[in-house]
Amino acid sequence: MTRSRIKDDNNDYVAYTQSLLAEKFPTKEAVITEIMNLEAILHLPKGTEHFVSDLHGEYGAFDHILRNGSGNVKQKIKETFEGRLTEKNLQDFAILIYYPEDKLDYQKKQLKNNEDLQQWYLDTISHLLELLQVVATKYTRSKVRKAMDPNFVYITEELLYTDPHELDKRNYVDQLMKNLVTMGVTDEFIIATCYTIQRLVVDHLHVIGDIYDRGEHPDMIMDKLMNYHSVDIQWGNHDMLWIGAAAGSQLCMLNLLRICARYNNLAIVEDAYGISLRHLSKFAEENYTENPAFTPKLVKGDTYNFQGEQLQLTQIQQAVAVMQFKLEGQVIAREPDFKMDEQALLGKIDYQKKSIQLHGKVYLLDNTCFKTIDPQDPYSLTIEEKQILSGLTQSFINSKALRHHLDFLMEKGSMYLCYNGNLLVHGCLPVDVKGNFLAFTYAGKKYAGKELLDFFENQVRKAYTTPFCEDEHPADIVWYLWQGPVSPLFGKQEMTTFERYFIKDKKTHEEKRNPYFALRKNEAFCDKLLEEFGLDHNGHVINGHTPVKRGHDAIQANGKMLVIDGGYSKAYQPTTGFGGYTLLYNSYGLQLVAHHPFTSKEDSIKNGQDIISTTRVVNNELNRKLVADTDIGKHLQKNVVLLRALLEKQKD
Ligand SMILES: O=P(O)(O)OC[C@H]1O[C@](O)(COP(=O)(O)O)[C@@H](O)[C@@H]1O
Ligand SMILES: [Mn+2]
Repeated sequence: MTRSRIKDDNNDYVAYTQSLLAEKFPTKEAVITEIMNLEAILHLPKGTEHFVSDLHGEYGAFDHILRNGSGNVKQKIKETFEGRLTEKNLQDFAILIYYPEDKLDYQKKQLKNNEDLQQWYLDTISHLLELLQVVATKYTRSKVRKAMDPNFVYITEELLYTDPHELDKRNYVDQLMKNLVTMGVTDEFIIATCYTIQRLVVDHLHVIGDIYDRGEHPDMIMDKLMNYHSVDIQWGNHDMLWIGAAAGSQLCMLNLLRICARYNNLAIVEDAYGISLRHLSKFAEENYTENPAFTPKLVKGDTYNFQGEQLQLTQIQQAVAVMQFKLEGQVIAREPDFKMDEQALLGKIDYQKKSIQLHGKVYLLDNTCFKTIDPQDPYSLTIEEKQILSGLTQSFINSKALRHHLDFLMEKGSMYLCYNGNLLVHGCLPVDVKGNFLAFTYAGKKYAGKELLDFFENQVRKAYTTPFCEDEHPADIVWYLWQGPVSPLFGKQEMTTFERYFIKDKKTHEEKRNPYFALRKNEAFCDKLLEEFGLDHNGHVINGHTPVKRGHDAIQANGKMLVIDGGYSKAYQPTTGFGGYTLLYNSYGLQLVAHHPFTSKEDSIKNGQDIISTTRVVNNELNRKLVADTDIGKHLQKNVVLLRALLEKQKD
């Protein structure tokens, strides 16, 4: 585009926006009011951003962290009441704000004496109002109002903005409080106020990928996100499996089914998304048997629902894995641009000797289950496998409940996001050992760096909107994002699923990481990443994806790189040794929060247990950041300029 064209477009945009504004604010007074309103907002402190990642279906832990704002609610309580309330009362008050309904029930059972209970109500309401006042100071009245339960807006505002210390007003406030009690809505009021506080403590949530797989309830996480006031999502490699399955990729679907069987989570497919696995289960039962390599991974405290479930899951996992390896061969053959020939493995097997040749070396295969494989044509599916797959594919494409969740994942999600100067990506930017962006060539065109991510994003959107057609396979690329060597979401050379099932030698299980993960410790490399996305060197790169072990630093490259795999995945906690990291970015700067593993909601309420978290400051802003310093603030500033111009016009 030429310079003058850009200028013309820009002028058109200005004229267009100005005409919209003129319609919205038709009088001089209306324009002046709006300018004053915007100028005031620009001077408020920046809202708090909350970053979480790798939720992996762990609804309980995620829900808890949302409710406590990664420790931010407790922090506000401490700042407001320390010295006035005992440690136990501070903690009890915090639990009330996280789980108001349950805590109220518990409290009522505890305080049998009516007078004690009445006193508790009065104290609690006055503490809640005090805290609400503190957390509301960052926002305009109109934003605070939007955060309130519509049923209690009037009374909350009266209580919030009236000073009870003014003698004339005390009677009025007392009367309002009494009314709450006499009308029998104290509980509702307390509950509503607790949720308003939760909501105001975090202004915006970023989910840096991998909502799905391994844990029990990604569906409930999706519901929760869909009801959250402000959120964006960066897609993770596991999320791609579900998007791919809904877009008709059988390979994505097989991978997710295999993972569900492996982690004893098939209920999510059947119960939450209404997809019947009866045919698959029957086929697996008829063709596969006990096999130690396919024993499901149970997390601590998890049990089987019925006798024989373990065997059933083992059989399903094998049936699905074999179909997966067959289809990998087919997709790799029809997509030469993927350059993954080395990873079509069934053709490299000597079926008589039960061995495979990998990278020039022969390995014996253990625990094989190749009954349905034709050695002459190893990638072909049997008739029954084909039938099962086509039935399942249709079910995944047509599941309304799944679409409902994935539509949201598409709408709020993207491959990466630049937000308030930071770059958010689940995995990495694939590079060579020198840090040069690796190119992926597709249909004769090369893509690298930011362009690569943009390319993949377009392809994912295309595949999602055109599910499954006979000859074209737009969703193949979605599968590539799961395990392709130049996938920014995977970030490894190859996935060794087959090797981990069938080969003893652990060396073959290694998945070599892209050089990005070593280079990201280096500040200059991070600056290069930020530049690639048009961001300045004050920004940070924020990744998820790689579980950070206890003792390994989540803050790298002199604070420029932050790796916050939430470590929610219970299955991975024995490896990481703790409950993972989240991140907060408020007007004072960035803080990394380390969490202990979450036990349960019941434990929190009964024993006052919180997820103990420790906060580490990543950086402290020299000057407190204001809305004016944020992306939204910049947008508002542009509007102020346009409104001022409009005002000039109106004066003429
Ligand atoms: O531990 P599991 O469930 O067998 O999964 C291992 C696989 O998961 C992956 O780590 C991908 O999942 P993550 O994105 O959670 O890391 C693969 O690289 C690996 O092959
Ligand atoms: Mn991941």
